[in-house]
Amino acid sequence: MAQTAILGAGVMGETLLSGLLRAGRPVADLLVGEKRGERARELTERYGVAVVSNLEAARQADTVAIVVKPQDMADLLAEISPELRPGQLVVSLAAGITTAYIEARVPAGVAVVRAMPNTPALVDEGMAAIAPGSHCDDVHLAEAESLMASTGRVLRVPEKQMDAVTAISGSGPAYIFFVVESMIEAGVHLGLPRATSTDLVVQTVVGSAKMLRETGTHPVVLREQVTSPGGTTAAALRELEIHKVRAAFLAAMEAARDRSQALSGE
Ligand SMILES: NC(=O)C1=CN([C@@H]2O[C@H](COP(=O)(O)OP(=O)(O)OC[C@H]3O[C@@H](n4cnc5c(N)ncnc54)[C@H](O)[C@@H]3O)[C@@H](O)[C@H]2O)C=CC1
Ligand SMILES: O=C(O)[C@@H]1CCC=N1
Repeated sequence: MAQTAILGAGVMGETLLSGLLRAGRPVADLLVGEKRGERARELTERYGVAVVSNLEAARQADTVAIVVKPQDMADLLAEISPELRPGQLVVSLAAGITTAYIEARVPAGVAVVRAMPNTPALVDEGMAAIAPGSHCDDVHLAEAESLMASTGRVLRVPEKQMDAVTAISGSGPAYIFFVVESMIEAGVHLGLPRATSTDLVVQTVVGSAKMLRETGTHPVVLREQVTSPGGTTAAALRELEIHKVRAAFLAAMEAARDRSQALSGE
């Protein structure tokens, strides 16, 4: 099978690496480029993967997945560009970095795909979106799709939607964990032992997510089923409305979208 290089093996790079291995990619078909020596050794010990220089990885691989922070993207592209060649595929998982930004920094004819995964990919429940750049054919897009599909679902979207995707599903797990953390803390305030509160909240979130996916019922309907007239849920939801939680979610996701848009310009 074709070689795939992962450049930048932090949280998301390791998530992609481990997902590809779980999905059955032979470790011999994978290469990692990672700046921090200690981290590189850790990955070789954990997965038996070869860690090589970025240049060597770019030279050997047919597909190069770039998983460094957006702020490190320009330096990395400048480093590997001499080894990139037309027909090769670069998949960027970096927030905010446009395909045009990458295409301007690599040789003409290199295919570029912008991808936005999320961390539930670690448990094969990821949600990723991909968007093609201007020299990307169907074969390249299918390869990027198969890369991301190793850890969950993948949607193809137009690139103009990618900043919104980043705000919703890319950052999304953090919002859910924030809600979970807040509910656990509330349980403790109500007198529950922390372990009991954690069990109650985690299973409630898992069960609610499963209902959403398996019934396909609109969340408003599911919420109404929980909300008895004059009952406990109505009392709680009224407080959430008074505290403008819905408006806060909208403002939060607009801020994430705006931050994503700004990253290509930095
Ligand atoms: N963490 C998340 O939930 C998500 C992250 N992303 C994107 O993934 C990218 C990486 O994010 P994280 O993994 O969270 O960051 P991280 O900081 O955990 O990992 C980045 C890794 O890149 C390495 N690195 C930096 N410059 C390098 C270079 N020139 N050559 C080789 N390695 C280099 C760093 O040593 C580090 O291990 C970012 O662009 C982020 O926007 C996308 C979706 C979700
Ligand atoms: O916070 C970030 O910038 C990255 C992108 C999406 C999730 N984490």
